[in-house]
Amino acid sequence: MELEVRRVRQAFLSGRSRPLRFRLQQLEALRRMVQEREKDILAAIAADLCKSEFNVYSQEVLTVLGEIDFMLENLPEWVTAKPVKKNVLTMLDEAYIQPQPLGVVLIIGAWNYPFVLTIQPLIGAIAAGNAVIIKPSELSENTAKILAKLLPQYLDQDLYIVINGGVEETTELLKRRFDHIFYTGNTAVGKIVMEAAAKHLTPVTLELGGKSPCYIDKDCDLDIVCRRITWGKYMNCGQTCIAPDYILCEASLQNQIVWKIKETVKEFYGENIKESPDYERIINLRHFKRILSLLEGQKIAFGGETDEATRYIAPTVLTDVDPKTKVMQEEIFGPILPIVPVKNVDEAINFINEREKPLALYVFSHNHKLIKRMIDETSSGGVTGNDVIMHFTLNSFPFGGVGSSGMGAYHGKHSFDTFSHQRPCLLKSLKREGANKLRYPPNSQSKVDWGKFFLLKRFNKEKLGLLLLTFLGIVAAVLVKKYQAVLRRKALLIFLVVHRLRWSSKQR
Ligand SMILES: NC(=O)c1ccc[n+]([C@@H]2O[C@H](COP(=O)([O-])OP(=O)(O)OC[C@H]3O[C@@H](n4cnc5c(N)ncnc54)[C@H](O)[C@@H]3O)[C@@H](O)[C@H]2O)c1
Ligand SMILES: CCCCCCCCCCCCCCCC=O
Repeated sequence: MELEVRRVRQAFLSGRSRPLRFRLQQLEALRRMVQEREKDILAAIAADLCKSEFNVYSQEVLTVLGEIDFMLENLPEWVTAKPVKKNVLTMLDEAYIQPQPLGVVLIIGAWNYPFVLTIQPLIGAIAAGNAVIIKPSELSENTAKILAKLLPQYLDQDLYIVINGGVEETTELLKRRFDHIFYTGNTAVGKIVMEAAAKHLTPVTLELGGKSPCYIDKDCDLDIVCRRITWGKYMNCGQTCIAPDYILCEASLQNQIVWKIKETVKEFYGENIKESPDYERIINLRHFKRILSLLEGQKIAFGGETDEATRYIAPTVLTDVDPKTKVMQEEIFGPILPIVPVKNVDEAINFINEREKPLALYVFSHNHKLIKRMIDETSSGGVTGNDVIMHFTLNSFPFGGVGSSGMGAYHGKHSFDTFSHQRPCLLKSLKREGANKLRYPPNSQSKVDWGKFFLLKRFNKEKLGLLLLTFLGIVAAVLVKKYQAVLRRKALLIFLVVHRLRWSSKQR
């Protein structure tokens, strides 16, 4: 592992990941990989999550291709240095911000969307000119294998490498020094990653989880609301970081919501959900058992059927859930949807604010003011009003958490910024030394006053008069310089005329 990390570092130090042309080539090669090896990629992800290839394509591949296209289109503009505003002391200098790669980046992927959650950060890291070590999740082992096989066939083999393995390998990897670590996964491991990174003062992006609430106001169209929630909650069998984790609503809405979600489940997955190609399975037995344990002591309004052999858990709704029970203490990350009755929106806001900051927040209402209020008075990684999940799809948005749901963000330009150092560059001339006298010792009250005047734009009358004089002096000097040639010609003419007159008078 030491050797592999060193190889990537050497490749970065060669400088070849930096030119724009190279970055564009690598991104195009990545796009080619996705297009040419689509079948292999779809099959691997489908096998890991018992997912239909249509769903793999629309939930993972589409996003990756969209992100590559977006980068290719915008990268030439993003990599260019941006001039900045100057102050009086730097007025005649060149001042700009140059985005530069950070160096060697470690990307630790998650298993629930094992392709997009690994490749989307990779796209950003390549776009910013870095070298990358990718550590896919060992739980989605087919995807991990296909990434290790395909990436070296399309990308620079020393700059971008895949290291596969489990906790042991990740722990080993985390002992090395990186220039950035990008981790997606649970909050507990997020803390381990951050602790390891702190030893080298390595900056981290932590894409974590949490319990994303969903508030349903009574002023809304419940049919549409429940269809949207059903889609986002049961997609990928509830194993989505931004899935609505639980519903908050007035008690009077509960039964209608249960009924409408039940009807939508039938509409989406048919009478026999187990047979539906659109309904996935839980990733492993550990998670299966963990999710089942959340059902203990709960009132199951519908669903609740399970099958350990295939790790099937039916779409399930729980009603009148006590916030103190286990299902409300940890992120569910499975197809169980608790409804917690609240009196009104004030109670919903308090409920959300008393808990850890979630990765996403959803609010449904016809009342735009209520949605705005919910946004203003709570905090979460992202928000979607009157829908779920969809803010993930907009690459002009930064995607990431806040508080215990994560730090930092990515997608589109935000990925480029995450993996870049914004380097301020000030280029001065070795001339005009006179102007620097102000900052050189010995210091004096007069110099401080001039400093105040120039930098803080604070002045007294005396200084203003002096400045006016200086200004007039400068104007005069500029005019003299500008008309120097004319003045010189005029002087010569006068000299010649006078000379000529004196000569003529002498002759006479
Ligand atoms: N914010 C996001 O974009 C996002 C996306 C997907 C998942 N998540 C969150 O991830 C969680 C689900 O994933 P999970 O908990 O099963 O992740 P996980 O256990 O698969 O962990 C992810 C990665 O961390 C590594 N890892 C695990 N234990 C480790 C240890 N002790 N030391 C070092 N490395 C270790 C694994 O090898 C893996 O690569 C949920 O909380 C979910 O919300 C967040
Ligand atoms: C064919 C229709 C296209 C519909 C696009 C819908 C995209 C949903 C993307 C969901 C991805 C969620 C990733 C969440 C990451 C955290 O786990």
